[in-house]
Amino acid sequence: MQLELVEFLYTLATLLLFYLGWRKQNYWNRAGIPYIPEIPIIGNFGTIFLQRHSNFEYIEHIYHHARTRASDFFGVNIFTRPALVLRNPDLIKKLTCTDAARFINRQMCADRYHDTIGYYNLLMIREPLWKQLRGLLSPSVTSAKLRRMQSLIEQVGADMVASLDALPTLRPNVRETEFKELCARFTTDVIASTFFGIQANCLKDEQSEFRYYGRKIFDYGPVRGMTMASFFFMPELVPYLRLKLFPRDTEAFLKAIIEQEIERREKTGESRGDFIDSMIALKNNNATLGVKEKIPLKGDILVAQAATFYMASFETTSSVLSFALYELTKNPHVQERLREEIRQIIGKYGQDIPYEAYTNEMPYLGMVISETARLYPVLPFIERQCTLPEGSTGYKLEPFHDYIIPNHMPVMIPIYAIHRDPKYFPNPTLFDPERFAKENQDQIQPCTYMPFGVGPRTCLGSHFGTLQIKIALLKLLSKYRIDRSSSTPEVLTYRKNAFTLNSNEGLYAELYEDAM
Ligand code: HEM
Repeated sequence: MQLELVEFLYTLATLLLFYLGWRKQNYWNRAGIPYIPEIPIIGNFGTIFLQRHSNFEYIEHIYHHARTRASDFFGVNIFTRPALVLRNPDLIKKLTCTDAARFINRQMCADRYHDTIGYYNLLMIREPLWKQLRGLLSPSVTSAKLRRMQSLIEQVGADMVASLDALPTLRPNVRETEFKELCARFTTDVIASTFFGIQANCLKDEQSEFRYYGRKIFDYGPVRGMTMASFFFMPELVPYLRLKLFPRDTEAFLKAIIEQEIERREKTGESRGDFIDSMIALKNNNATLGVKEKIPLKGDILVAQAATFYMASFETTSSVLSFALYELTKNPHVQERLREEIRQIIGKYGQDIPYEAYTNEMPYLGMVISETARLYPVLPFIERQCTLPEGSTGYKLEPFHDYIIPNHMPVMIPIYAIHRDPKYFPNPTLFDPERFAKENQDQIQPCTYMPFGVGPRTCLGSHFGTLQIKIALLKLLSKYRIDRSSSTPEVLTYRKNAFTLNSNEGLYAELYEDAM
């Protein structure tokens, strides 16, 4: 009898869930908006959540779906919650730039009460705290600050080349390396040195703690993969499941490192003008967040800023750098032209290359990086949440459509698919830096190229990331010519369990000593 009751309740609950799921899916039907039909309850993204597809490939699939490809935007369901995917660049501009105030928050969110470090940081924080925090952190990445970091990045670049020099030779003056790991070690050493004043030694020491804990943030096993997916797809469950943005041991490591460095500088009075100094200044100036609440910027909230810069910095930059090296391996004519530009700069300045030469005098280097970031954007999509003032009934999409976006609806911008749409970038899978030549730039429509995001919530570290990539490419290519090895993959497939773009294949190449 008891068993029958359980079975009955189970069936009832399942039917109820399916009914609710069907109603949500029917939402788009009722609203007259093109949508991608999916399994009730699970919605459209279950396949990503369960790691059956790479989220990049899936986003591209729904973007080009027969039901949606002619529309300015379309509906999907994130589990049972309806969300909007924008296709039209003018519409993207309207929401993320013109009316940015209504779409400044992200949908993803950490747990405010159990995950201070995951919540009180620029990636996750919501208005009105976001604007204040962005204002407090922006001075850490001004061009004056980058100028001061340049020599530190160049030192890490020299360490990277030294680590290649130390590899065993396959033939005289020929070595082989794998770029993903090399670049991750480079960018981790850079962030540790420039922001925290710490020698992480990832390039010198295979067992470096910084690399070990950094890898844990982005190395997704099934549990970590689902945890990260939950921040995007099920933010309301995050507090109940007590999920944390950083793995616990990584958080403890970063907390210890950052607190020790702050304490050491406070004791010794040492000042390097870097990020840690800025954090100490915020604390000493009694900086606070919030209008009514006044949350002091100290303790874990300071650690949160440093930890997030670490997280947002190294994997993104290393991803673009390693794909650039991969494309240079496959496109010798592009590599030769780039090496020629570098040869001329070294001929002019020797090893003391001024900051301005990186920003103004190497146009082809910039074009190669821009094209890499188009073809291999770090994120599949960026997202916002519609956040309206109290009493507002919704956000009107006029003149595009008479649909009204309800408050709190997530809005997704599929940058990977837009970057590879032949309508905006003809022959999109071709690696062609000429697209970004000065004379071609006016052919790029606004809001079709968004590797660093778009609008006021765009990436805070774009110039810092780009400078690192420029220095790394210059250092490496001024010593080595790179070429295919027997292990260089011809075609890349993407990891299903990673949120940032990451290939299943190792990016191998042979390095030919050919110093300038
Ligand atoms: C090539 C390297 C990089 C790429 C491709 C990249 C890409 C992105 C993207 C796509 C976003 C989301 C923007 C949006 O939602 O509109 C973002 C946000 C962010 N990035 Fe980067 N990033 C890179 C390097 C860095 C570096 C080096 C740092 C730190 C120093 C950094 C710090 C941040 C922060 C703090 C945010 C959140 C900004 C906010 O919400 O106000 N990024 N990045």
